[in-house]
Amino acid sequence: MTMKYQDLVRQIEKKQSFLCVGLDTAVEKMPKHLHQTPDAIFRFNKAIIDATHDIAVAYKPNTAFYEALGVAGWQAFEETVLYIKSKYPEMFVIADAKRGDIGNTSERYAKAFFEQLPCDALTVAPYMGSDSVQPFLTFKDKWVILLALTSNNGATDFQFTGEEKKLFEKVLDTSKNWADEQQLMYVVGATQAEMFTTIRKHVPKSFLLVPGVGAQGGSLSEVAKYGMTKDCGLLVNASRSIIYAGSGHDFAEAARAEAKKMQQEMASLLKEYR
Ligand SMILES: O=c1ccn([C@@H]2O[C@H](COP(=O)(O)O)[C@@H](O)[C@H]2O)c(=O)[nH]1
Repeated sequence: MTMKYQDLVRQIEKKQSFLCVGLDTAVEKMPKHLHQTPDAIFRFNKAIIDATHDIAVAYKPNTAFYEALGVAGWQAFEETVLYIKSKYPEMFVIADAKRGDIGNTSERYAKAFFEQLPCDALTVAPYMGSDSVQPFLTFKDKWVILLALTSNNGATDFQFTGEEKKLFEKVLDTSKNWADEQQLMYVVGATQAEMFTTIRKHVPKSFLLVPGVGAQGGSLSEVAKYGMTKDCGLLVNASRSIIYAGSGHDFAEAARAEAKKMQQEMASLLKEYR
């Protein structure tokens, strides 16, 4: 099942949620009883997915957590993506890999996530310019999520530089010529809540993938207040605060409880700001 803009809007409406659960799975942070199992990462992810699929609209496995484990890690990544798309095809799957290279190489990255695997979206670093992003955009029903204003402190080093326009504003304005809001989204950190009004001046309709609530301390209500559109336009990600909410045999129930808290807040924010 491909996920178009309106499909995403429908899922948000149906579930009253714009929650993206980040699957940043690390063996040492998992409950101890899973450590010795050969497919520990996939088993952990499966339990989290089964416990949250009805209250989240997206999953975002960050490839670094899987690549760090070599072949076995990548296998767990593949199994996770395939499990989500076969059991819960309505879920939006974002591979957070922050790719982007010369066109010839970007084309291969695109094939890895969009042909070999049924990911719906891929995060892409835009700093090598249009020909580095273009190959991802040739996949018709797939999404590109460009880094715009990231959640980390180092975002000030480059993204806030520039005279008339800051670098992140240039990314937003220039990339609008490459594709529209039906295929392009942007990463904007929740820790940058005061910048959402500015962001919306540049991309009034685009979906924003917003990491940085939970463990990084960003405010969900501020993000919604300044960033929400009539179609919601937000996918707010939380990784560690959800998947490591519990450390015992009931870790999946604990993750669900944490996700449910966020979903309930999201339901009231959708009423207030849309
Ligand atoms: O600006 C960015 C871009 C990406 N991320 C990623 O999102 C998650 C956040 O995890 P938490 O545990 O909820 O802090 C993680 O995969 C980051 O690599 C980001 O945080 N900020």
